[in-house]
Amino acid sequence: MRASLLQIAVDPDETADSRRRRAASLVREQAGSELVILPELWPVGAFAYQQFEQEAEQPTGPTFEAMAEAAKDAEVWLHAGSVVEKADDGTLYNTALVISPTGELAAVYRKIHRFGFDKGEAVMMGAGEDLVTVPLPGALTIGLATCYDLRFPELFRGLVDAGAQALVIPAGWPARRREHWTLLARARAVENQAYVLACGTAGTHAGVEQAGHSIVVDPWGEVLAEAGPGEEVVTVDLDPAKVTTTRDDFPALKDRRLGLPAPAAPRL
Ligand SMILES: O=C(O)CCC(=O)C(=O)O
Repeated sequence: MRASLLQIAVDPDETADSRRRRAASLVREQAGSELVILPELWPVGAFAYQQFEQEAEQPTGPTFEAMAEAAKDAEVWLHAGSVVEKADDGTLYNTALVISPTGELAAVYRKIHRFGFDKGEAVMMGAGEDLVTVPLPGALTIGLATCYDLRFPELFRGLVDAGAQALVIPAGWPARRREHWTLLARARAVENQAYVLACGTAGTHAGVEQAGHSIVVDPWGEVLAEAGPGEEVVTVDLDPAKVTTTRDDFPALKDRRLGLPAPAAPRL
């Protein structure tokens, strides 16, 4: 199964429309891959909070329309990264879109862990509540997470329990915490015995330099490919059988001890 990660640059001197056109032609160039992945909030920029309201769209808005045509032309499954979604009640969400090779909206995932502590996304957006997996016919079942979610291992365990074999993580990860990005991507792969495909952005927007360094890790924790800091396409071949063989040969997931009692109160 061939997968391509499109580490697109997000800079303030390009409009969202122009970036959508550029992303669409990059997607079309990936004909022959089965899965193509874009990063988090690439139309607007993950840190361009001032533009969130103005660039908010429906899940079937301009980003979906452009990406659905491109996915259809290239005949690929497209994880189109995420967009600022405006729900019917006006709430904004950081929402990832998965599009089928026939151009249908196959799944949406609203980011569960919002980044920013007491500002930005954390105060401007609603939190998703639902774990989402998508079985790609004849290939792997992907589990969806976005950027800051990478820091929360329990989310990934939930995805694995729901059948995920590959964890797809679009991001707009800042350069100053790049070491965390690489370390956590490998940790999530090793502990879940799953492929990790983590696609970040390049460029600098809202003063935040992006890490790039999109990474693909196999279920044993080996790094199969890693981008540099600039705009780049990373293409890898994944072996769906490797998830099963890794889990069978080293069955650590079967040794989980769930439901242990809470620690007893300390005696004073
Ligand atoms: O956790 C981090 O260091 C970065 C998270 C982030 O930038 C995001 O979720 O948008």
